[in-house]
Amino acid sequence: MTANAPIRTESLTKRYGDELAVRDLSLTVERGEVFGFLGPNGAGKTTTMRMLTTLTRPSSGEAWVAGAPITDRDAVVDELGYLPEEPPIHDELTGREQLEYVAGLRDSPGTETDERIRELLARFDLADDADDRISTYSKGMKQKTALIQALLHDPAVLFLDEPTSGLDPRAARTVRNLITELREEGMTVFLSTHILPVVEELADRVGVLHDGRLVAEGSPESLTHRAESGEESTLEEVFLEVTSERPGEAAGADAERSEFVR
Ligand SMILES: Nc1ncnc2c1ncn2[C@@H]1O[C@H](COP(=O)(O)OP(=O)(O)OP(=O)(O)O)[C@@H](O)[C@H]1O
Repeated sequence: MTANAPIRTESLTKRYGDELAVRDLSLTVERGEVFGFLGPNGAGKTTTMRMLTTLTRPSSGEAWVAGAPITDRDAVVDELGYLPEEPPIHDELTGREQLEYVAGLRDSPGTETDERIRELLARFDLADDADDRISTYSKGMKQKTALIQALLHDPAVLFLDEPTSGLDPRAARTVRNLITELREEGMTVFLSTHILPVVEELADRVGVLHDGRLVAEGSPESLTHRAESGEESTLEEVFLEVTSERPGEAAGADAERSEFVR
């Protein structure tokens, strides 16, 4: 099961000069899971995503996406969709032109692609706006366009960096619902965000990165339930505790940090 996991890393490490941005990261995400990737600013989340999406080479360690080693860029890129925090979309194009352009980059023009674009535009409720320029789109419409372009080639694994940040509540709800639907269809989703309620709602499992290290991992329930005392804490309390410089300093934190570390 785990050997064929859609995402697997072993001692993945990235060093920038003297700085260790990601240290010895080993984790597995199973098929159909939404994995919530949390961590304070500068923890190493984006660096991890950039390694897994082949945009940055690891300094050491290994990783596989959909069974392919991340050193095999062509194989990995076919299997993944990536929504970065600032998606590359061109304001001067229409939504449809943007999607055709991205499909062309992947060398997949043709009637099948046109049909897929039509299908996704309809599904994301953008069909009526597809021939307007992106410069006229709201932030939510731009984000949906970026999500469609990440899904165009029907990837097995989707990497999302802050997919709801900056969206109004209705647009954020739409994006969250779409993620839920994709998971129900068997998509594996690696979701990095600072918004804890998004993780609470969507994630089957959570990993917390602090200073490049994985300091907690498990289902939201297993992280918030304190086995020793039987008490419940919130994900926010857990987050504050495992990412504090001094264990136990967060409000209400009374458990050892090691309780959360797997
Ligand atoms: N290209 C780079 N060159 C040098 N250092 C970098 C580079 N990219 C990231 N870093 C450093 O690596 C560390 C991790 O950064 P990263 O952007 O991965 O964190 P993050 O968890 O995504 O943060 P945020 O939540 O603020 O986006 C930071 O200390 C950052 O300064």
